[in-house]
Amino acid sequence: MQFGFDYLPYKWLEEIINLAAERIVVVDSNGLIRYINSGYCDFLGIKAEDAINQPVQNIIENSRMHIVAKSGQAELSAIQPIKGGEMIANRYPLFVEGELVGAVGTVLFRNQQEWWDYSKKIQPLLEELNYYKLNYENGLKSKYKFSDIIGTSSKFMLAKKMAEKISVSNSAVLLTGESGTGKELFAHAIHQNSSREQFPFVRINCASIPEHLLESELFGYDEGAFTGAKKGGKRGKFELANFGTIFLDEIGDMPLSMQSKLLRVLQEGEVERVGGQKPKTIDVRIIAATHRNLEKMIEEGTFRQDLYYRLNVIKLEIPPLRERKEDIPYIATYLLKKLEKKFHQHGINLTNRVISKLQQHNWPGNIRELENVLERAVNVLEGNTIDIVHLPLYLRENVHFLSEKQKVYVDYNNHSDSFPTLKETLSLVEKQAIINALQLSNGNKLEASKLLGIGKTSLYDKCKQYNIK
Ligand SMILES: Nc1ncnc2c1ncn2[C@@H]1O[C@H](COP(=O)(O)OP(=O)(O)OP(=O)(O)O)[C@@H](O)[C@H]1O
Repeated sequence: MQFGFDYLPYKWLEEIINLAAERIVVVDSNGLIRYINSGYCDFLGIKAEDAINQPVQNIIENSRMHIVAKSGQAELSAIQPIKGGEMIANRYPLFVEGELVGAVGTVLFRNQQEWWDYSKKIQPLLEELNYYKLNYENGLKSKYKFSDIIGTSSKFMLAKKMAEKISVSNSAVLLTGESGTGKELFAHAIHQNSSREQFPFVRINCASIPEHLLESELFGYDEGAFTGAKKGGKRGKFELANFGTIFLDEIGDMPLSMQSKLLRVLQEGEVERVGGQKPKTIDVRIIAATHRNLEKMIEEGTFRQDLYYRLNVIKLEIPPLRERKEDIPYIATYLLKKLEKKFHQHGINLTNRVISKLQQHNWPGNIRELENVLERAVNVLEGNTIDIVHLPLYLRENVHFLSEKQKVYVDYNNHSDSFPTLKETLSLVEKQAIINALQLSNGNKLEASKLLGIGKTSLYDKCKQYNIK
């Protein structure tokens, strides 16, 4: 004896389905739509007759109904982007008398208003989640290629060519060079150009992590390893970098106790989590970098010689900027392009005077310092051309009043009646010199007084005397 639907008129049935599931679609085992209710059609802006017998993926964005109709695996509370928003979809395989005949899908929300209400609440959370996901994924990817490393001077090309050549090998690399020379950039590019590129690039700054956290950061820990240890434990950077590359930045700052532990990992190719029982085999390429003189540190007993040998299989020395001044115009142009993007500007250029000024400086902070100098200039710039006046004081200080803006002119036209006296001429020169100095220091009176070689109070008095605001 049959129960249930036999006693229901067909029209009722349809209404019950509409009430039970505001949007419903049924596909057969080939993924062809066999039924779609009016709520779903309204939402999609289509007519049922245009959807029937069509492959579901052609009618509904990001549908997976055809997959469920084949796999027999339900997908519940799945997020499905439709019409620019995220919907919640339930997809059930449809078994009739034990045979998989298709799938039934429902999508949450009865009407546009309900959807908007939900969307307002959930959308920012989803965006936040995507943001963190992206950041996390990007954090494990190399960000620079060799083409992002600018410079054609012979010394630099030697280092760059060598780096490209050795990127395909698996040997450890030690990058040395002053701070800001681009060691990190090289590490990224080496990984990016290697067969490990598809696997993570994990950077760790050995100087910035407190000594007591370094071990668990590098090797991870097991659940219950110490009070406050996360449930389920935590993977260390070495585990994260498996099959990829680990970049140990500022290796010269690694404490001696950690150096021994690191050496063991490099020798044995295994890591053991803090509080862990079993070591885990890992396959990681090591790139280390430092601005310190490791040989000297070995002599002083602050860096382990055996670790040095392990890390120093291939040594790459990145020359400081002062030894490749011919690269400065190209690097500056490249950095300005990056700054243009950041500041939503375009067409920023440098005068020849600025370029030669930049080439006179000895750049103790290397390219990082050059980046800062240019960013400051872009900040104070009016118009598109960076001139001496836009450079920081320490770069301008030895300027010998060469630029047009800095020259002192005396306008005799204002004295057409009579030739000015020497006193009057000197006053005009003094006034003009003060105006120039103030322009040069962007109105900073202390800087201007230093430029003029007079005291700040004296400058204030003279500004008052000449009515300079
Ligand atoms: N050849 C280059 N071309 C373009 N940009 C560069 C170049 N070298 C360095 N930079 C830029 O200069 C900045 C400093 O570079 P990076 O961080 O790689 O230096 P570093 O040698 O690792 O410094 P530190 O020793 O202080 O960690 C970065 O913003 C980088 O993008």
